[in-house]
Amino acid sequence: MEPILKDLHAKYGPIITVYFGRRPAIFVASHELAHCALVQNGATFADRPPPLLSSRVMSNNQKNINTSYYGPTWRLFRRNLTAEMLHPLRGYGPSPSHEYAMFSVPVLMCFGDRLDEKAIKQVEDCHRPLLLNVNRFDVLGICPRLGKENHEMDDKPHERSVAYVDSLLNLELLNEQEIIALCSEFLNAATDTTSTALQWIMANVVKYPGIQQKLYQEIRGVVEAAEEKVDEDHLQSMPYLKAVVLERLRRHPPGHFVLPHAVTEDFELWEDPMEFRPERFLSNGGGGGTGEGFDVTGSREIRMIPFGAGRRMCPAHGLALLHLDYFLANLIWRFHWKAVDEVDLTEKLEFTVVMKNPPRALISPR
Ligand code: HEM
Repeated sequence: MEPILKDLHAKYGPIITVYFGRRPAIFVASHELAHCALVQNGATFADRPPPLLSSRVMSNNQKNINTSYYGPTWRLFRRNLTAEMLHPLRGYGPSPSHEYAMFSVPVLMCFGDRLDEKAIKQVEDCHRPLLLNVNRFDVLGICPRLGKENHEMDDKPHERSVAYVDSLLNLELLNEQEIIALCSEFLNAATDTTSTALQWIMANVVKYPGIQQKLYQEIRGVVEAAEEKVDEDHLQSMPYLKAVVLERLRRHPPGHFVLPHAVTEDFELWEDPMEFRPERFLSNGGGGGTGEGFDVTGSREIRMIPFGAGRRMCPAHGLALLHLDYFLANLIWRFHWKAVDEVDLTEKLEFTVVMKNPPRALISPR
């Protein structure tokens, strides 16, 4: 759809209606209109359309967060997930064995003496390995979808997944199918998005050595030289690191669309849009005006929405950013990264926007 929509956008402007069978899909491609819909009129735009058959099966008949209608089921499931994510992340750093997995992004890192044929094969075979590097010292592969069953792993990183499953059991209104649907959503929503984001970040880091150097300098200014790892607390004093993560989300967002939204009632983005009616910009003037406080500078508007916006905004945006900051900081603190070939930043659309040619990097311990 994307190339077609781009053409239509160039021809007709930022609101495009396309019919899928008898169902209209309205695409909004403007910061102002997205803000007006998702934020200013959030409650009206918070519903989801009836799911397609495949999605109905996957979600166990809409018994998960992203497909459920805007109502009590959605609220219960979403609150539960949000509550689980408030647990601190401490202890999720690189473990001495250098193997670790976050609940959302199973990761395998093998170093030196732990390197064996089996481990290399696992990295190569896994679905789109995030990074694969072989040099004198190390193999480093960060693989989405590499589970405990494939490799011996520390139990600690699994605590969060276990906590989430426990929390679902505690809801006490779920049968096994419902728990499976929620766990599967949790893994699907979290895995590709976060691992792809990290891949793009590291690609830019190896492509632009100046950025890597600046990151390392910043980390050195915050972390004691003898420290093995960067802690979650350190991240608060690293504005450049956070800027690198945000810039990647701006330049190559994991998705070019948010999930489909449905309206709970008919809605016009401007009341009588073709009429010349200055009153709409006065308080209580109707049609979306906000009186003398109307924001024409763009400062209160949406600038980018990699996580969506409003009531259906990704409930894990804080956690996802924390994971990305945390991984980036530790990967830079421990290793120097160097491109093997020219890094190609061409995009390819899969479930998320992935790199058409995943980069290869040489790493060496600092
Ligand atoms: C870089 C990482 C991530 C990105 C870019 C991302 C992005 C998004 C986007 C664009 C949406 C749709 C918002 C909308 O419909 O308007 C969404 C929804 C969602 N995301 Fe994420 N996400 C990320 C990580 C995660 C993680 C780690 C989890 C789980 C722990 C997660 C769970 C969800 C769920 C459950 C929804 C559905 C929310 C609802 O319908 O109320 N996401 N995400």
